[in-house]
Amino acid sequence: MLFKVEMTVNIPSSLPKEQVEEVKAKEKAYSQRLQREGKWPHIWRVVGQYANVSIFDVADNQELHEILTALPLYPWMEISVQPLCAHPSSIYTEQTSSK
Ligand SMILES: O=C(O)C[C@H]1C=CC(=O)O1
Repeated sequence: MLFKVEMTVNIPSSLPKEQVEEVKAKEKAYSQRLQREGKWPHIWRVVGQYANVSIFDVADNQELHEILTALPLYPWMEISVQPLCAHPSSIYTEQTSSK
């Protein structure tokens, strides 16, 4: 199942700089592992914001929930999720509906 996920990060300025760098390094490693596994095929920076738009390719809602709640930056993120299906005009996806 494909999902569009938007993540906005708000790290409080009170968090010690060393802790912030440690969490960001863990986040990068975690994200890159999931990208290599094919579960996180797209991640794009939103211009001018500490935010990303991502596409996840996972088995179901439960798997996505587990992946997102395990993000090292999760405690400081606002996350929105939208499930996706094939677009009828796409030349890349199989057609199951004309709508
Ligand atoms: O920077 C971000 O957008 C937040 C987060 C998502 C992946 C990652 O490495 O950091």
